[in-house]
Amino acid sequence: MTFLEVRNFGKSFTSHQLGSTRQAVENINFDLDKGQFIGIIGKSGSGKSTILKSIYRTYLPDEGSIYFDSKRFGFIDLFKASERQMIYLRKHEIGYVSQFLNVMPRTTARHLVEQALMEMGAVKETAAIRAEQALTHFDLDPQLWDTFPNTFSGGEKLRLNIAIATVKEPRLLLLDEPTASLDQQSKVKVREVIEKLKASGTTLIGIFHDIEFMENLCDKVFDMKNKSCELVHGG
Ligand SMILES: Nc1ncnc2c1ncn2[C@@H]1O[C@H](COP(=O)(O)OP(=O)(O)OP(=O)(O)O)[C@@H](O)[C@H]1O
Repeated sequence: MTFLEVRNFGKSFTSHQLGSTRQAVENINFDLDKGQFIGIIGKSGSGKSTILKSIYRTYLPDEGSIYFDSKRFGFIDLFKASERQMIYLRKHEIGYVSQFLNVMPRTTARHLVEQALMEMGAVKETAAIRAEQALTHFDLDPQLWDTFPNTFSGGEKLRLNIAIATVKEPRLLLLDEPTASLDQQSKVKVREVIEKLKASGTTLIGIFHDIEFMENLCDKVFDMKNKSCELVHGG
């Protein structure tokens, strides 16, 4: 059964400064089965992030629908979901990782990961153990665990971001260039976690500029240029 259905999706932005509206993306269609990984490729400004942000409802979409097979709400059109439903889905079912850290201020790295685990129902002791495992896996220096991440380097923020999103083992994970500022070794770690999540049934949508990184991971590639989806062999 289809897990995610993007139908005739479009989004435009209005500039109050210019007093005009610009169509950022239009007529996007693709499907995903549970456990599949789709990579989105296309030139800068073609609307890749806009698609992900609209699925996560950071942006309010204005055309089409995105049906998501939610454990809690059944097959739900994310564009019509209430704000309350979206808050639940972001907490429990849909994860989003970007290059930017957007977390509660004055909260330590350790606490952020623990909190993510407790939101998923882990008790404090289990959350504490699993948080340390995740921070270790993503090579975050233990000296940083009890500090606030606002002063972390770009790569450190990103690794923490990935740790927070992946410990929750979301049903759908949106990856908006999660390897952008990572070195080769960290990319390998991200890859390992993506493979693990995929094997456990997580459905993923990812934007990567590093096409090589994407190649053997994806089942499908959606090309913004011709708005077509192709199956990838060996994904
Ligand atoms: N919040 C916003 N307000 C106004 N315009 C926006 C907004 N977000 C995106 N856009 C515009 O929508 C278009 C698509 O942007 P988007 O970030 O989705 O592209 P992208 O393909 O992800 O680009 P890149 O690869 O450079 O990250 C761009 O022209 C961008 O300027």
